[in-house]
This record gives sequence, structure tokens and C-alpha cells, in this order.
Amino acid sequence: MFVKGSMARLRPGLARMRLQPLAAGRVGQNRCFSVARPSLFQYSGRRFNEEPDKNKNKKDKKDEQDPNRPPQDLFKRTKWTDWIFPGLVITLLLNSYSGEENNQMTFQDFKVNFLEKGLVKKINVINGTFVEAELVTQHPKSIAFSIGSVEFFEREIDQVQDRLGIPNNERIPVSYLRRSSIFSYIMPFVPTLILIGGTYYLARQFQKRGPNGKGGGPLNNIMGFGKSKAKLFNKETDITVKFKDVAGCDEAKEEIMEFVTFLKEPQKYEKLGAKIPKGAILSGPPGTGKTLLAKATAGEAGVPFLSVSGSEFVEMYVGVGASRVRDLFATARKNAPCIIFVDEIDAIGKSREAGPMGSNDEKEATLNQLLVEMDGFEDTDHIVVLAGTNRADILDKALTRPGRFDRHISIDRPDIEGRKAIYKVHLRPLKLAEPVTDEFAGRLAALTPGFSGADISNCCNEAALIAAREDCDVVELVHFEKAIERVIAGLERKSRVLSPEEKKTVAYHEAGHAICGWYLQHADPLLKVSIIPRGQGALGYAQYLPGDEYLISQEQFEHRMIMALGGRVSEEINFDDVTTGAADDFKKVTQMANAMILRLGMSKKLGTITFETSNQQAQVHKLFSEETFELIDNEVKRVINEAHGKCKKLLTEKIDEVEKVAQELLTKEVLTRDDMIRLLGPRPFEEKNDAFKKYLLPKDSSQDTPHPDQGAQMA
Ligand SMILES: Nc1ncnc2c1ncn2[C@@H]1O[C@H](COP(=O)(O)OP(=O)(O)OP(=O)(O)O)[C@@H](O)[C@H]1O
Ligand SMILES: [Zn+2]
Repeated sequence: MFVKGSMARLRPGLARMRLQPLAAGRVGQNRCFSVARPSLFQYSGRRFNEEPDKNKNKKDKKDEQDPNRPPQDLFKRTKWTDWIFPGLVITLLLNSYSGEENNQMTFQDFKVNFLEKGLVKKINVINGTFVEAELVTQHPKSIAFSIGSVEFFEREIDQVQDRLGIPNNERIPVSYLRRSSIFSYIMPFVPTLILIGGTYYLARQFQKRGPNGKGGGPLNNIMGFGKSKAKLFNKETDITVKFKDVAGCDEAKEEIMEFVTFLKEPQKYEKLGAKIPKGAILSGPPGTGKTLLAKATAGEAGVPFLSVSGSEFVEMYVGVGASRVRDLFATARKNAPCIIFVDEIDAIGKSREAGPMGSNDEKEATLNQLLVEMDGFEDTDHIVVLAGTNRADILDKALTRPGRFDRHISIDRPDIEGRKAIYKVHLRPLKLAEPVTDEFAGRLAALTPGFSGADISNCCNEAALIAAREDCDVVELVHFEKAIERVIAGLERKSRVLSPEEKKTVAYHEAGHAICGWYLQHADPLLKVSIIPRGQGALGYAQYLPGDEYLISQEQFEHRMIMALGGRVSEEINFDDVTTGAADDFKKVTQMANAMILRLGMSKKLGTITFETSNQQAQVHKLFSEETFELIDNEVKRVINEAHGKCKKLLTEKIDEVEKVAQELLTKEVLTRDDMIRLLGPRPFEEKNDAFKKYLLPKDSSQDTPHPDQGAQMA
């Protein structure tokens, strides 16, 4: 008989399908036989009268031992814990599936075959939907079936018993039971269990197959949330940077030297009772070598270096930042004496005064923890905390008070001598055509005013890349010049083809800039004019070389404005219509005019007052009257209009020169300083840029390179 067996239990649907004809046939032909077997059907869904199925166990066991069975691979888990989660889910699924009532007996069968024959001893109505009837016979001892409604069932039973004339006191006792399966208790916890189980399961899986096969996968990191992300550089192996690798910034080095001596010989200070500063803030524009200097300090002192970025403390979860700060200092104490370097400290150390968006509790908590830790460690801990920032001005005052970051070391962009020194450092590893001379480094430095250390390092690398691309054996000056131009103005875009009209407009526009620059006294030395598109959006540009200036006069300002307007004015003079090409020029002009009026006291009408406010304040309060507003407006317009007028006058006078330069540009696309001298004669003024005179002018040939700041990229 195929009826019996594990199949009936494991696959109730299938069992039902096969069993039904048999049962129906039997029921139809021989009711006694059919009623003698109801418990068989109940194996599929019923829980009582169930006999352990030995065959099934045997079969399963056999299956497990069969190595050729492919799904078996799935079962090759080693630990039982791996099965908790999948097991839970499978059990629940099976239960919900087998939980369906699979009872095959109907009330009619019950009535005809048992009730009317007087075989029923007791009736239990379970949960109002299901009936178990105890029988007087031994085989079967009981039967079970579903009912639609209790009232109907009761009525039917009464009717049968009425019909059979059973007196009231002998009627079949009916009891009403409430039975709940174990799952109804478990069910409310299931979502939580699945969640916990799922997380645990996934965490284990990730742990097993972490990157580089060592475990510790991404999910595992969740467990290490509060851990600091600081990178520890070991003194013996990792820190190879010394002060000699940090060029320029001599004052900064001198100041930071104090920490080196302290970390090397703390007794020297301690025996005199001196308290060594706990930390210093290194401030300066991006790429000026703050991180490098901090690392070199560790390198010189021969102590470990813990480097972390302020933004790495910031997480959206409350308390994580503070916990990371604690962890960082705990690590530092273990490695003392050592240096902690927190880059971008402004990410957490911003002034705690509530901004327009209100305060940020998590950041405050992180900052507070940092303050607590800094107060907490003693001089005897021999830990120095250095912090880098581009915005020292917005730091919380509590950070900079004595006892915390009480030294402020500012590192500026390098001047010509600084750049020269930095070039020498970064030229060292390169294979050059000739040994690095003062002249060579000076020339590169003169060509790159405003470059930071990082720019210089980038530029040297770029030069080597260009040399390699051109299959040269050594890096030459020309490669550096190309690299500098590329760093400043972006990549040449020869593929951007301009129409002849566009090209003509660009040529006259650039010629306008160039002529203004040539004939204005305070204009910076002109290096190159080009109408080859470069970078993003620049169709042409005139390049000048400003010196390292710290003061700019009003007249210089005005001349720069006139130069910036030269492009548009040349278009006005030479064409019937103007183009969009001067948008960037206008931005510069407006910025300069605003600065003159609002900040620099260069307007007689407004006087020596600064009208500049932070944006947030301006939004909330009106800081000056309508009349002042109007006056500012008028003054800005006046300054720009005057510059425009002077520019127009100059270019109208020099219209032939503009024509010459524009035509030459149209044929050659790039004009160097030599070309300009050939076309216009020497500049009527002496060049004021010392670096230019010293390193570039004597050999004034075709060494033409751009500069990064003002004047470059005249669109
Ligand atoms: N004075 C310098 N001497 C030699 N190299 C320098 C100097 N300054 C910067 N560099 C080069 O620039 C790179 C970047 O510098 P660094 O990361 O120290 O700048 P930073 O000031 O910390 O920048 P940021 O403010 O963006 O963090 C250095 O790795 C180094 O190669
Ligand atoms: Zn322009």
C-alpha cells in the first residue's frame, strides 16, 4: 500500500490527491472499511493518534549519506548555529502549510457511520471549528472532522438523538475546548526572532567571507561602530617623513620643533616644572602640507603617529562620535609617547553657537568628548594632539583655550622661495635631463604663483607622465611647462571644433584682453594668449603672471577690472552683436567692485566702513538702511561703468593693435610673449614681478606658461 509512509506527511497535497479516489471508492463501496481507516488521512494534518514513521527516518538518513545528491551540498554546514535561522524559517513555512485542515471526513459521514449507529461516546468541539469524537470502538478510537458552524452542528446532533429517542440524560456529552497550537504562542515573536536570527546569520556569513578571505567582512564592522577609525603609523616602519621632506614653511617647523624635543626628552621640561602644550592647530589652505608636517613631527621624534579625519567621527547615530574619540585616546595611551593628528578638525570643532539650522547635538557631544579627553590626559602621558584645518576662524573657542590646542601654527601658500624648495623636494625622485639647479627650480616656481605644495607635487608627477607618454627617456622643462598649463587651465580640447564665426569672436575677445594687459601699467606680465579650447568651458584664455603680492592698490584693482572687461569691449567695438563669452569676466569684475565698495573702503561716498556681513546675519537682520543699499548699488555700478568706459577708450585707441593680434591669433591660435613683442613692440612699462624678471625674463624666449589665479582663463 502506497498510502502509508512519509510522503503522506511530507507532502500533504500530493497525499491527498492520491488518497482521495481510494477513500472515495472505499467509502462508496464499503463504508465500514472506509471508516475503519480515517486516521490514515489524518496523518497528513492531525496530531493525535499519530504513529512515529520509521520509514521516513530511515529514508532521510539514507539521503544524508548519499554523496551524489546535489542539494546535499547545501547541508554541508559545519555548525548547528548556522542552521538556526534557515531552520526557523523553514519550520514556520512548513507549519503554515501543513496547518491547513486536511481532514477528509464530513459531518455527513460522521452522522451516518457513527452517530446514528450509536458509536460515539463523547464529543469535543475544538475552537468552534473542529470536532473530535471519542468512539466506543477500539479501531478507530476516535475520529475528527471540521464543522462550519457550532449552532448547526448542535442542532443536527440534537435532531439525530431526538430521532433515535435518546433521553436527555443519556445524550452524548459535548464539551467545548479551546486548544491553541504552540505556534500561536510563538507567532507574536516571530518577526523579532527572524530579525535577530537574520542579522546574526548574515553577520556570520560576512564574517566567514570577509575581504582577503580572513573574515571580518563589512557587516562585521557594524559591531565595531564605536571604534575609532584612526590609522596607526608605526615609528619603525611607516613614518619615513622627516623635516627635510617638508620644504618651505620654516617658521612652522620651528614652532613644531618644540613638540619634537618634548617627545624625545620629556625630562628636560619636566624637571623644570614646565607644562608642555598638549596640542597645536595647523591651519592653512588645502594642500599646504599640514598632514605632512604633522607626520614629519612624528618622524623626527621617532614616535607612532595616529591619523584620523574629523569627519570620520561624524556618524548619524548618536553617541558614536564620542565613543570613537574615547577609543582614539585609549589607543593613543597604549602607544604613548605618540602623536594624534586630527585632520579637518572643523568637522567636529565648529563653533557650538547654534547656526541657522539649530545646533547639532551629536557633533556637540563629539566635541565635548574631545575636550574632556584633552583635559583628561596629563603631560606625563606624553601624547601630543595636532589638528589640521582650513578654517581656523570657525573653530570653537573652547578648543583653542590654553591647556588644549593652545598653539596655533599657520601655514600659508608658499612664496617663490618656498615653491622653489618644494620643487627641489619633488624633483628629487624624477629622472631629469640635467641635475636640478637653483635656476631650474626657480623657473618652475616663478611659473606657478599661488601653487600649494600639493599642486607642485601633482605638477611634477604630471610632467613625468607627459614625458612617458611622449616616450622620452628623461623629463625636460617643456614637459613641466605642459604639465603646469594643464594643471591650471585644464586639458587641451582640440576635438572641440568652433565654427569660423565663433573662432573669430574668440580671437577678438582674447585680443581685447591681451591689448589691455599690454598697455595698462599695473597689469601683470603677459605670458600667452590662446584660442585653443581648454578644460571646461574655456574657449580661449590670456595668461598673466602675478607676483607674490600682499597688498593691492586701488589703481591695480581698476586696471584688473579694465583688463577683465577687455574681451567684451573688443566684441562691442568689432562686431554688431555681443556673445555670452564674457560671463566669467563679469563675475570677476563684479566681485572686485563689490570688494572695493563693501570691504576695502575704496569708495569716497560710502567711506571707510565695512558693509560685509555673514550671510546668515544678513538674512535675519537688515543691517543698513534702504538709502545705504541704494548707494552701494550705485557705487558698484559706477565703478564698473568707469572701468568699462576706460576700457572702451583704450581699445578704440588701440583698434589696429587689436586687429593685428586677433588676425595673428586666427592663424597661429597661440601667441607667446615674443609674438606680442614682435607685433606691438616691447611693453611700455617695466615688469614689476621680481620672480618673472629673475627667472624668466633674461631668457625671454618661448617660455610661456600660465598662472593659476587672476587673469587666467579669460573666457
Ligand atoms: N611643504 C611641502 N613640502 C613638500 N611637499 C609638500 C609640502 N606641502 C605639501 N606637499 C605635498 O602635498 C601633499 C599633500 O599635502 P598634505 O596632505 O600635507 O596637505 P594638507 O595641508 O594636509 O591638505 P588638506 O588641508 O587638504 O588636508 C603632500 O603629500 C606632499 O607631497
Ligand atoms: Zn574674457
